[in-house]
Amino acid sequence: KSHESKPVAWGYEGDIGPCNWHKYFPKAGGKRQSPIDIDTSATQYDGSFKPLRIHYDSHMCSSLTNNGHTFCMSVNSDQCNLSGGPLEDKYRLLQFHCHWGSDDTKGSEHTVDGHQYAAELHLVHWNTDKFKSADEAIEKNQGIAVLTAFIKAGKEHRGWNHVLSHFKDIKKVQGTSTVNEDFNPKCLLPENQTDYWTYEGSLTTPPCHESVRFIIFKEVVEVSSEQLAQFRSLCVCSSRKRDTGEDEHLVDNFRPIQPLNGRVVKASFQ
Ligand SMILES: CCCCCOc1ccc(S(N)(=O)=O)cc1
Ligand SMILES: [Zn+2]
Repeated sequence: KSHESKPVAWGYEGDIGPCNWHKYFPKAGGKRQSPIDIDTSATQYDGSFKPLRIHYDSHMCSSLTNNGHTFCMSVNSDQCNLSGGPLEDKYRLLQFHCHWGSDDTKGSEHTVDGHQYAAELHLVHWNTDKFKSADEAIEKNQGIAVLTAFIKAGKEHRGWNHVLSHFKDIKKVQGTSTVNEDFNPKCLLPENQTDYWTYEGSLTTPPCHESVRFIIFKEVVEVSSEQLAQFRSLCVCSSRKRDTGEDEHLVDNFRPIQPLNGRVVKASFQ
């Protein structure tokens, strides 16, 4: 009888925080970890990239969950595909989620010349040419491609309201809400989809598999401060109460930047 190992608790602060992840998740101490700082003076222009091809349909029914680490919109459409750019294969959208801070001055995982943004959107895709399932691809080199957009406080973003309107249903951990309306996650990306940085890294949360090609758009997306505050309305654990009896809110769910270890960040633009 195979005894499934008990899931190990991890988080973003204290003993279970990022500095100790490697004790139970050894890959967290690897040589190609994410996130990283993008030093724009050291990026290398690569003129060989073909145009990025992002084809999402909006008739995908999906479900929104609070997994205790972020909100996750899982997508089950075989029509949401990504290819081109630095990618050799075709990738299918699996889910998208974000990382954010406790205020508008921090929250993104990657930084640009040391600047941290208020939040960061990750659209997670798996390689359907090389692997038979996302579970297989998630731990293999070239298995995962993550489209990434930085988010800053500014004008309201109407597209995000289609996601935020479901947050009241997922305030508590393991809350789930089904999203059926016509929503195309492409609306969450910046207008300019030709200028991006790309490098090879890892999942930014345990088990930190070194399977990810990051594609990070240069143009920053604006959402309002009120919309950012709605990200922070999610609760971490329904059971765990602060001594004030208040629920603990899910904030600062970003991993610190990791050593580049000689990796070169490529740029699609000069
Ligand atoms: C073996 C099960 C793995 C489940 C976790 O999957 C992940 C974790 C992190 C990312 S992220 N922040 O790097 O986009 C994407 C997907
Ligand atoms: Zn992420």
